[in-house]
Amino acid sequence: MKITIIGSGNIGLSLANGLVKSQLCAAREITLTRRTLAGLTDFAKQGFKTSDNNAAAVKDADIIVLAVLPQQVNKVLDEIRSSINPDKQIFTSVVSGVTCKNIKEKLYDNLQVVRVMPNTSIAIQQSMTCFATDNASAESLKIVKEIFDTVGMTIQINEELMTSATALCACGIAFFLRSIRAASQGGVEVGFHAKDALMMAAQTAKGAADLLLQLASHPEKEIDKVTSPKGCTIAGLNEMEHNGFSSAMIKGIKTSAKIAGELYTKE
Ligand SMILES: NC(=O)C1=CN([C@@H]2O[C@H](COP(=O)(O)OP(=O)(O)OC[C@H]3O[C@@H](n4cnc5c(N)ncnc54)[C@H](OP(=O)(O)O)[C@@H]3O)[C@@H](O)[C@H]2O)C=CC1
Ligand SMILES: O=C(O)[C@@H]1CCC=N1
Repeated sequence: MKITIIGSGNIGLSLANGLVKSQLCAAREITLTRRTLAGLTDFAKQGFKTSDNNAAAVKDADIIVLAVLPQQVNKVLDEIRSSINPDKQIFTSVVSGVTCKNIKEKLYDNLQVVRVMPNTSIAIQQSMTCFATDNASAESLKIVKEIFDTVGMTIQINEELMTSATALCACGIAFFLRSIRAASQGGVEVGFHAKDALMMAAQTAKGAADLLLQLASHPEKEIDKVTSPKGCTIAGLNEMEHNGFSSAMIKGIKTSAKIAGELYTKE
């Protein structure tokens, strides 16, 4: 299977790394494009094909992954249109705010388009990846799901929820990282060196996430087990809530979802 990633920046390269680590593809089967080829030198050394010619790079691909910024999409789609084979290729896009319809309007009506929303932990095969389509066949969806299953968990959703998925899962990586950093800063205040505090906070966060995923449990059920009556956990937790902890996360996710829907303009 030949995959071409158009726009090999943060998410495009995370995906490329994840696919090779998962052994789904060899590096030589993945073509990476960007305008500044010098930025791909390390990847070329690892065996990836690299190119600054999008039109040539999509020609032989079975699967195309569009991973440029929303404001760069129109120019790229104009560039590749004549090299796309709508009968043979599957076109996926990780671009926030760009619908399957937007892409088909610029390329071909009958092109199978799948919108995919991974996050940067795709590089270590831990992504939460949401995908949606309005025209891809069950067979094509199966292929796309298989690709992204190798680099984390996947869920198919309705396309109208894609911007919400962007906020919760793709932006979400940053939200949880900031929470871990905040916890580690608290850890330093109560006596640990920064490096130790960060490792301790990260492993604690991982344990909390795994309690939910592995036990299919609910956060409040697990919180009830930690909060001893009159204890220190409930005291700290309530102090955080008085300062707007849950409210801040909810408001941030709502803001990100709104902005995600406004990132692309057709013209
Ligand atoms: N970062 C993330 O966590 C996630 C991002 N996304 C989406 O992925 C997309 C990319 O985001 P991100 O990786 O953060 O952004 P980056 O800016 O890191 O990556 C975009 C890449 O596109 C390249 N590029 C720009 N124009 C062209 C062009 N004409 N031809 C080929 N390559 C081009 C840029 O390189 P150069 O300038 O050298 O051409 C750059 O490397 C966005 O649409 C975003 O919404 C989705 C999920 C998660
Ligand atoms: O910040 C952004 O716009 C992109 C989309 C989701 C994650 N990063």
